[in-house]
Amino acid sequence: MTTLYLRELEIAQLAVQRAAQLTKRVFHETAKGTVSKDDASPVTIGDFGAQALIIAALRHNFPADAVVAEEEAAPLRADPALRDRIWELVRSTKLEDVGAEGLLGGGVRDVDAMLEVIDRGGSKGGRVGRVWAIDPIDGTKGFLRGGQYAVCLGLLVDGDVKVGVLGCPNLPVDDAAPLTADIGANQTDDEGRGVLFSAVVGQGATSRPLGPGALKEGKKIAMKAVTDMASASFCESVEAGHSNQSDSAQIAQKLGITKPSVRMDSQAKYGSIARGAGDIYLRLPTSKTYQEKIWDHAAGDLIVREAGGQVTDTTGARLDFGVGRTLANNKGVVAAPAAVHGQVIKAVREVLKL
Ligand SMILES: Nc1ncnc2c1ncn2[C@@H]1O[C@H](COP(=O)(O)O)[C@@H](OP(=O)(O)O)[C@H]1O
Ligand SMILES: [Mg+2]
Ligand SMILES: [Mg+2]
Ligand SMILES: [Mg+2]
Repeated sequence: MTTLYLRELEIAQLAVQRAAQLTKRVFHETAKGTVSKDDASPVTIGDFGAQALIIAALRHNFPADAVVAEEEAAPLRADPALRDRIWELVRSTKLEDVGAEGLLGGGVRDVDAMLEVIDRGGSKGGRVGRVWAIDPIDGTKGFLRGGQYAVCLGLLVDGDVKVGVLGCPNLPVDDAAPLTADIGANQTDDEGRGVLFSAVVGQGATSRPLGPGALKEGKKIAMKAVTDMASASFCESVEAGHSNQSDSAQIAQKLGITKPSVRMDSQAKYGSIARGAGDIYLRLPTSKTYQEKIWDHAAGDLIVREAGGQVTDTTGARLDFGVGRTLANNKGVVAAPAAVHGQVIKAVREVLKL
């Protein structure tokens, strides 16, 4: 029982660790090679490079598995200078531990193979079989702003998340470090920063330092019990366009939450509440049409549930990862310690009139 998904977990952790080494290099560059996508959201050389390295590792180890990843190589095919900058990063990012690098299959052969591997993330997903969900940089806006971001990898089997790994280079290593108001801004990945959250279904959730050395055993993490709403706070997106802030203020009032929300980018929110540094993750729809993406939630969903939390949409339904690249059956996200999740959902439904 304990060996279930052990190999998937090890490869996922190393793949995320290696990809985060690449994103950290880009984080420290002023010119991040930002391109604007069709939906006007940004993508950087870090996103493309990290996606290439992760898919290469998965293809080496699990060639039959499908991959749903956020980015595609089209902008690089149209811009050779951008493509070459990314290739330089991909070519030169390796794990220090030679054995670990070997487990990942040692990177990408050449520039054409890099484009090809980036485009291997185009699976439609769905309810059947093994599907990896990749967000090479979640929180790209935070990454550009100097805030939080996460490298995210989840394994779905028949639509259920079985393995989840989140690399958060700018979060404190210390699980007990309180979430200060400035956690979303002016972050670094200096000494004492960089954490890797992991979970395997039925086996709990862990955290460990992200690198750069070989990965050590993780420590079990658990959510913090909310015994008094007056001392709790919401963890929410920095982006007002990603989560409705006026609805959240009304929900807070209903629940008796008086502390301001902790705002941070990316799935670092899931990791933060899973280890008890934060309390409740709220993501309230800002439009009737937006569909959440599976790569924005797969790893975090499992990590929080394995740490003693419940993760649902705003109606209280579990997130359904089996309907394609988006969470088409769900609206918004509410993640909270199991004991108070029902109470939070009740307030959410009243305010959103669901
Ligand atoms: N209108 C919208 N509502 C909710 N989420 C949105 C959104 N537009 C974009 N996003 C998603 O929000 C993610 C960031 O999450 P957060 O707001 O919690 O930091 C983005 O991931 P990327 O940064 O990987 O593109 C993007 O997929
Ligand atoms: Mg994006
Ligand atoms: Mg994302
Ligand atoms: Mg992304």
